[in-house]
Amino acid sequence: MSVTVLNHSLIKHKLTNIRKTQTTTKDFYQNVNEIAGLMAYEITRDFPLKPVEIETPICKSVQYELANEVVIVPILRAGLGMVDGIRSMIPTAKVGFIGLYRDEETLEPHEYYAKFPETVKNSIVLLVDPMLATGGSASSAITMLKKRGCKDIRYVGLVAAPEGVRTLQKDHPDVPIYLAALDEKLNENGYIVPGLGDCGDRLFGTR
Ligand SMILES: O=P(O)(O)OC[C@H]1O[C@H](OP(=O)(O)OP(=O)(O)O)[C@H](O)[C@@H]1O
Ligand SMILES: O=c1cc[nH]c(=O)[nH]1
Ligand SMILES: [Mg+2]
Repeated sequence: MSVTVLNHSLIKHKLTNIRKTQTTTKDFYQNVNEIAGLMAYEITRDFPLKPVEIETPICKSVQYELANEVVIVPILRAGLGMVDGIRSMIPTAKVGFIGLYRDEETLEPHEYYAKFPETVKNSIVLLVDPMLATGGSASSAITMLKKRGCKDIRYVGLVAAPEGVRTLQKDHPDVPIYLAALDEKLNENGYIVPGLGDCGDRLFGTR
């Protein structure tokens, strides 16, 4: 399935802000949300619409609204940093949660939480996590969503390594991938290079 790196000057500018080591927790969180909002605007461009009959102050008229419910599913913790920005664009979206952490030694993902709106399986699911490194977390999260019957899943991330993109494409070829940037590689500790460091820690001021 497709990999789309969104080519937008504001996204690039804000991404540079969050890559800088000296960016504060407050500015980091704000920029992540702003990038997520801009990405949502671009990604939803072709979402299906359905005709609805409405009444303007002047006359009856057939107009259009989103045909599908949207459910945003952040992978905890770092995915939480993208939720408000996307909700500012799609305020009717519901929100589910997947808790995963990556073992620092093995880099294997471990599941610790899952909670979804009942409508998730018939919705367009935006799975959000700023970092796609080995791809293990995103791949597990997609498997969890598919087990619950989700059929239309789209992955939205800020920074990816080529290794993570390859893993997702191999494990879930039906899931389109949207990114703000595709970086060079992973380092020996499984961090994206040049990347932005540990996104969860930088968003929430831990460590
Ligand atoms: O592609 P992968 O190799 O699986 O790595 C990416 C994952 O690592 C980070 O989460 P982390 O495990 O640090 O959890 P946190 O968000 O709670 O800090 C990140 O937010 C992704 O979920
Ligand atoms: O570079 C990386 C890789 C995984 N998780 C992060 O937060 N950053
Ligand atoms: Mg982390």
